[in-house]
Amino acid sequence: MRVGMGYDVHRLTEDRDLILGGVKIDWEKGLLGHSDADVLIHAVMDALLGAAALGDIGKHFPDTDPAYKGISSILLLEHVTKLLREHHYEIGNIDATIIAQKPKMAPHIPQMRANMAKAMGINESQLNIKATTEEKLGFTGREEGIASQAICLLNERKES
Ligand SMILES: Nc1ccn([C@@H]2O[C@H](COP(=O)(O)O)[C@@H](O)[C@H]2O)c(=O)n1
Ligand SMILES: C[C@@]1(CO)OP(=O)(O)OP(=O)(O)OC[C@H]1O
Repeated sequence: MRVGMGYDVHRLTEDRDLILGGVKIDWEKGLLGHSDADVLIHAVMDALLGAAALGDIGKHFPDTDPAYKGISSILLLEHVTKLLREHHYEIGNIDATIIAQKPKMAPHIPQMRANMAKAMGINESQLNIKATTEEKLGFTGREEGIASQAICLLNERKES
């Protein structure tokens, strides 16, 4: 069994869509990034890559590569899942937290979970997503950005 953790932050800005867990959330601001800036999926990918000792998302998907400009992070998550399979790992479980003052994430979490579980080829029971505010403190509290944290367990697949 191997454990991994991930953390990511993206800045909130006008004229961008807010996409989290592959869900486009109707909101006045969105997250800035080279990709679609899906900070939840980025934290989960970093946890998975970390558990497998395969580096991080910046190593696999450099933000200097035009191939990743505007890309859906769901596609990047599918790629990370393929990498894990190639290295004989399977996902045990993932627990992730979105840290955002606004908007309310709870209504969107079932769809995020469905999208991400599908991309990773796992059961939804293996993926928990939750949200918290930081009580109006710090950069998330001032609505300047959204952060995410994730932790995961990987199992080494036994060859038959
Ligand atoms: N952006 C958010 C933040 C929180 N929630 C939900 O509200 C609960 C209470 O949040 P506190 O930060 O006051 O502890 C939290 O447990 C989440 O269920 C949310 O949906 N979206
Ligand atoms: C996801 C990538 C893809 O180029 O771009 P960004 O959306 O800027 O996200 P970041 O969390 O800064 O990680 C870097 C890149 O891997």
